[in-house]
Amino acid sequence: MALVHNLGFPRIGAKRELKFAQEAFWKGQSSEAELLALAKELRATNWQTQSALDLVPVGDFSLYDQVLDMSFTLGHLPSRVEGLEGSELDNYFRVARGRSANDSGCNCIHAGEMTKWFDTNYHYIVPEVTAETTFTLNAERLLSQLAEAQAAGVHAKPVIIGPVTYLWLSKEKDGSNRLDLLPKLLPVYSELLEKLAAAGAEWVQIDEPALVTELDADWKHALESAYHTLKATQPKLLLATYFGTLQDHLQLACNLPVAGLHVDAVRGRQEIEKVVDWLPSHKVLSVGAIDGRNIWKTDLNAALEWLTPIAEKLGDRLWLAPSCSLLHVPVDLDSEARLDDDIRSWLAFAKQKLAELTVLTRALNEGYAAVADELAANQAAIESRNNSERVHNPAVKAAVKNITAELGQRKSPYGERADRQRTHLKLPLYPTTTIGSFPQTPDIRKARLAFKKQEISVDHYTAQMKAEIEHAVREQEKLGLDVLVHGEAERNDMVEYFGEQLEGYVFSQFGWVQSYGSRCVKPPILFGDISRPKAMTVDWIKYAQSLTDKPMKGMLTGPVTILNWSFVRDDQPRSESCLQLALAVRQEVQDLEAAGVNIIQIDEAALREGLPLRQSEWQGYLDWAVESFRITANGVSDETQIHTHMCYSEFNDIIEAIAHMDADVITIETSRSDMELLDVFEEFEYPNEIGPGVYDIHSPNIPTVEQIVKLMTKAAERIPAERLWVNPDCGLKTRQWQEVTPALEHMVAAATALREQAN
Ligand SMILES: Nc1nc2c(c(=O)[nH]1)N[C@@H](CNc1ccc(C(=O)N[C@@H](CCC(=O)N[C@@H](CCC(=O)N[C@@H](CCC(=O)O)C(=O)O)C(=O)O)C(=O)O)cc1)CN2
Ligand code: MET
Ligand SMILES: [Zn+2]
Repeated sequence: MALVHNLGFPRIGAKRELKFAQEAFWKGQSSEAELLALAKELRATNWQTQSALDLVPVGDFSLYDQVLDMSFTLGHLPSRVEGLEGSELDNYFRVARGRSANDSGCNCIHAGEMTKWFDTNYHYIVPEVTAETTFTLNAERLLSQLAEAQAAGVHAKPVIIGPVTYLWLSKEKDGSNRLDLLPKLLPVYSELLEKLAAAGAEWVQIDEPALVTELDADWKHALESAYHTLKATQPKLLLATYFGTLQDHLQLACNLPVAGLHVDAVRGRQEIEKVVDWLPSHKVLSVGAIDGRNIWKTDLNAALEWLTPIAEKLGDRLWLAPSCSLLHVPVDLDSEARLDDDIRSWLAFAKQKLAELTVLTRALNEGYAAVADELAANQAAIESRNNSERVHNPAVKAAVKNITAELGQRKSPYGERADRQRTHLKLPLYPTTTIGSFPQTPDIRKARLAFKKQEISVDHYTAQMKAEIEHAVREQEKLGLDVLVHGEAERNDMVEYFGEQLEGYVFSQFGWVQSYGSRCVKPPILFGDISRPKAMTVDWIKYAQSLTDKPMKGMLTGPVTILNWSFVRDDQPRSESCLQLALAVRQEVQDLEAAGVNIIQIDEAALREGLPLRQSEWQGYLDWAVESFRITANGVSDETQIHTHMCYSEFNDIIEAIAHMDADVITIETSRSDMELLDVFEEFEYPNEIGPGVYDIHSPNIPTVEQIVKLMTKAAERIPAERLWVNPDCGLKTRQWQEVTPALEHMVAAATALREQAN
């Protein structure tokens, strides 16, 4: 009999209940007890939803981030929060979010660094280690949640991050080697596992997704030694890998001394038979047969075709699961009353994915006949999607086929363009600008909600957004910025906004996915060939330009970022969808140019995050990603200045690709690295203009004029001043005006000082 289980369930709640509870607590509008009670309720609901499974995850819930939770479990906090007053929860949020001088009754503490969780749009808090780091067990969270789950009557399986992946995710603050901490870490893991066993956990899921990345000999050895140490402990371990293939770690993964192995059979379908062959005969194999990263229904009949022989071979040793935790998909398709029926029938969110797993398991255990109706309904849905005319647009396919190299080529090389742009735009040395968004105030969001609920008319909504744009323009004029933006008031999100306007996309009402902490995104669903029925941004930008004599920057999201932050088609390569997006956004670029917009920014915030987890696969991705950007951006005249923006600016290993994008100006995140990120631009002799961010927008702290001058002076040691811009790290949508205005005042004053120094 095959078993069915889950690796992790979304914790935000079907209506983002967690987000609202977190934010109310942080604002002081609710108590710790209220927050904890809501959290408990969400866990109970999630277990209820999963109660048909043989094993249910425990410890996947988090009040902010699962990696931060693990740091607390291991008694491993940054030294800056040790010995402070307040509850454990206070300390938890101090590490998660920092504390600014504005917060009463506590010292300023900077937040832990946030970074991308593998190749997802989820961000975790990076554990900070030094050679002196020590660990002490704090099992309270896991033990009490285990007791809750047991009381709820489910068969509970605690989930933890494995010791090697925990170190792999950590960052050394002192140049030491984080792997050297493994011997100190393992006793704490042993103790934790024993406690979980004593509390009644038969199985513990121990996540080691680092196994799908390239690991050198030391890391592989660490895996061996870790699991040889832990094998003496009580509960059975299910070692979970996900997000990719094992490749040359396949035998290592199969042979680690644990009781079971979970593999991602969506991204690693081609390896499963090999894993079955290599896995020692006493071990369980958990097959991640359902896509935990996307929202399409699984073709259950096709899955049964390859699962059946495996089930026959493995018998009781086969478990079925999603490919990875369901954290990365929305909670419940049943909430989507407004979604088009056709397309809804093609989709499965977290709850529906678990139902798919149950059908598969019953088919294997009881015979296909036992679930004949479910299989027939599934087949009908799959066929409806495969044969739908709405998915295919011959004109779009033909346009992609007709793409030539010229399409991605500017008319003249950068040097010539720069001369023309200088004459045309007449910008000062060290021009100042911002990255696009201004604060998304509660008023803006309320208006949009009222508009979506049809409580206010389109004219009313448009007028209100125009008033917001005018406010942003007037503020920028007062501040004396050189290149203005319209502020993006009318956009719910930089990707969803474009998805809503492109043919080939649908969007959900409640399809939220956690991005970090309380912040969520609602990735639009790319289901068909992409085209642009009409201009998307031109009227807003034209309106903004009409308000001022200063140059107004057009603001677009690039094809690679739209792709990476959408749920995308699984019936064609990502590269194909990206080229379709590139052609659609290219039309928008050309319409903006025709409307007299001389500066156009095309954000590619997610270009780097889209890199495959294995470096050996990078070039293939970069080839089509950069080509897509070039197609979008480069069909303009020499006088038109193209900007791009990227937030995660570790460009050391991809600088060539960045240069090949050939944007006239790139604005990047650098302030927290003290301009060290610019080294690679200097070494590579990056030829075009750069705006290294001088203001960390993730923090409420307001930079001083001196700090900004100092940062820009450092930048000018690396890049000639004629090619430097002065701007914040990223957009200002998550900040408040009271923070933004003084920060930008300081930025403009710093630019003025720099110009004077240069004369
Ligand atoms: N897609 C995407 N990925 C990204 C980023 C990004 O900007 N977009 N930035 C980086 C960091 N990640 C981020 C992710 C989300 C947010 C963010 O601010 N999200 C907002 C939601 C944005 C949104 O879609 N807003 C909608 C809906 C807002 C909403 O919640 N409305 C309320 C009511 C309005 C109210 O009273 O506030 C409701 O529907 O109940 C709108 O403006 O229209 C949030 O969680 O609060 C910021 C950064 C990396 N990944
Ligand atoms: N133009 C966008 C903004 O300013 C770029 C954000 S990158 C996450 O918000
Ligand atoms: Zn950004």
